[in-house]
Amino acid sequence: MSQLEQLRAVMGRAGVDALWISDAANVRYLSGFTSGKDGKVLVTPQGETLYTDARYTVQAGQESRVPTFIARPPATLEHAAPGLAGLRVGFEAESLTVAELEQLRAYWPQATLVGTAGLLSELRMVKTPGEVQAVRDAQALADRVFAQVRPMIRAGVRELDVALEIESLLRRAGAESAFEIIVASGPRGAMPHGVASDRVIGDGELVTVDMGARLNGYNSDMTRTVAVGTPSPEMARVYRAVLEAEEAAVRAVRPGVSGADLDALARGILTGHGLGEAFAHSLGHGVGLMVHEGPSLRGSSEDVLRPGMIVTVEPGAYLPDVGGVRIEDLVLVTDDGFEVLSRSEKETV
Ligand SMILES: CSCC[C@H](N)C(=O)N1CCC[C@H]1C(=O)N[C@@H](C)C(=O)O
Repeated sequence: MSQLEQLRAVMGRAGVDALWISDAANVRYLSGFTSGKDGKVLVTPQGETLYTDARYTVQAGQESRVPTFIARPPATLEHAAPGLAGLRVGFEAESLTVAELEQLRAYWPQATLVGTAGLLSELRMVKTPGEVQAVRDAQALADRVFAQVRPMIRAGVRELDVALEIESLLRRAGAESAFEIIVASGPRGAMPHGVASDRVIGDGELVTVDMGARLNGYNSDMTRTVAVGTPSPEMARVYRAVLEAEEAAVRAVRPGVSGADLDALARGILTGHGLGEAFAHSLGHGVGLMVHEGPSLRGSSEDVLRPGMIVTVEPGAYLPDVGGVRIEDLVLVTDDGFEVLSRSEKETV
């Protein structure tokens, strides 16, 4: 089934006849138009239309898999109105402003507008073979960049310079950073989202580097914690505990296992090492057009893994004023288990 056919089935279950898609990643996913933030897709019983403006006439002509109508709102809404009379029209409640909703109400008075959530996220969780290849390519590039940068992570170097080098190598390769690069050394390692600062890395410290490439619209995500010199016995113990939890959780990835169970597995191991409280976030998340997307590997998640999903497995332990460790792999769920897409070496500490 094509992505649009699957979406129509999902729309049927949600009780909507048409869907106004405003989330940039969803616009791209359905149409192929890479400037999704400047486009909308309308799916009706008659067909699909990409709406974008004249800045993108050529680009949309080259990229879009669905017919395109070039206009700006409200002309776009006027164009759509006759086909929507009497229909239940869904909109993406999480990516429409109140002003935009009021505009839809004003221009589509004969439609019944219905807020929806997660219709496309459900589909996007399972990647097509082309999407798997795109994430694989992004991760392969991130692995190459990490190998190039690894030798510069040493005492006397600023976190910022490590991040800049990663960013520059990614850009030169035609990609960009998937998110603001995290380089957290020494005590800054206690911040799970400790983006690179001007701190100078010291001898005997652990340094957490969390990076991803965005290539052809698809993201990768990987973390390595590296040792500069010899870390303290306490941090070496924390490192080994996180590595044990990470490897066990990766080995447990397979179709049918739930995100909550994987999270519990890793959390249980860290708790056994007295580090349960120090694991301050979820075990992982899906990766694709967005760095954070479904499925969720957290205690409250109801997501169950299926072949074609791509998830991170990233336990961590964070000790305020002392330091932290996170180790993260990017993992593809296969028909009978898993494949680790991130290949960068892990330290033996
Ligand atoms: C801002 S993108 C960060 C990418 C990173 N690999 C990542 O996803 N992290 C870093 C530590 C926690 C984890 C995260 O943000 N997890 C989210 C999904 C959560 O709410 O736990």
